[in-house]
Amino acid sequence: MQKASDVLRVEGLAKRFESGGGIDAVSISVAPGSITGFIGINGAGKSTTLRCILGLITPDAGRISLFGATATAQARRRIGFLPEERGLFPRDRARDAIAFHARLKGLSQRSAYASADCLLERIGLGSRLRDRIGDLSKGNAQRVQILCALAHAPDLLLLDEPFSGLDPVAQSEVVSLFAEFRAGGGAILFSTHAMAAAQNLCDRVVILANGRTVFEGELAEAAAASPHGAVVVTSDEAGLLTAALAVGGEARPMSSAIGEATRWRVLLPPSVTHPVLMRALAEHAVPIIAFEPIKADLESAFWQLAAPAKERQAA
Ligand SMILES: Nc1ncnc2c1ncn2[C@@H]1O[C@H](COP(=O)(O)OP(=O)(O)OP(=O)(O)O)[C@@H](O)[C@H]1O
Repeated sequence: MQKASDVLRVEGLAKRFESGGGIDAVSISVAPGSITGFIGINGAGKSTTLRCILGLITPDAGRISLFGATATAQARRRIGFLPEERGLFPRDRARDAIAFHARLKGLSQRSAYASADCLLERIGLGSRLRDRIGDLSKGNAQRVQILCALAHAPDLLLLDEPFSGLDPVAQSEVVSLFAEFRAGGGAILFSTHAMAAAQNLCDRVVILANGRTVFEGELAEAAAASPHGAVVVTSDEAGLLTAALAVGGEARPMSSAIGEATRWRVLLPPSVTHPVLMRALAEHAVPIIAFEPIKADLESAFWQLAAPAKERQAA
């Protein structure tokens, strides 16, 4: 639900490229002191949306409000942005790169360096602040890039895939950094394919499919959209379809075949339990490589809300 106090509000955003790709109807609202996950398969339109919000691309239609008013260049200075294409110069030193980004957003040289040093210390890179970006590991370079977005103490962070390239330790450090930013009243909108990170971090999620918002709401509401059923891996397509139908269910492929086998989502009526499905599979002599009940979490909800197009491709 959109509120007058939202730091970001996007309504009916559309942009079509000559290539035919683009977005058609994106809506997002981000409240102060909240973290929103922006989720969609490759090509769904996440980066295009973020670029429109930042004013890097002019949309064909739609409204973008920042901090309660139509987005202006002035308001966009209050945003910290992590682009999908990481763009730091390998020869730059970590603290210089961060301070440079802070200077671009109007901080004095002294404040910019103070901010850079404090952030590097905070993320455990205090001893590496004079290292060149090219001498850092990929994960540390990525952390420095995230700090560039944070350096001018923005009110809103827009992050395109902040977890890509980070190992689990670095991911967890970045998660705490974001949680700290939120606790200080900052708001974050981040795109990701990392469902577990989104599940741990988000207050709200926006799910995008084929350039359209198909779900926007609290994380718990999204999880409640998870269907009842099981993920089954088998090589016997005909047997699986027959067994699913026999118990009143419906089977959809989740991927193309892995060797001989395919991963299926079997959706069941609420009254049909998992053992009933297992029995039906056994009665039809379906070889089962894996059987896992569908969990009520973000990933299951994502498959339910955003994947029909993908499933059709796989079918
Ligand atoms: N500059 C551009 N010129 C032409 N087509 C573009 C351009 N930018 C994006 N597209 C197309 O628009 C669609 C949405 O792309 P976008 O990069 O926004 O998706 P995404 O959700 O960020 O994907 P990913 O998760 O792979 O980063 C795609 O079909 C893409 O090919």
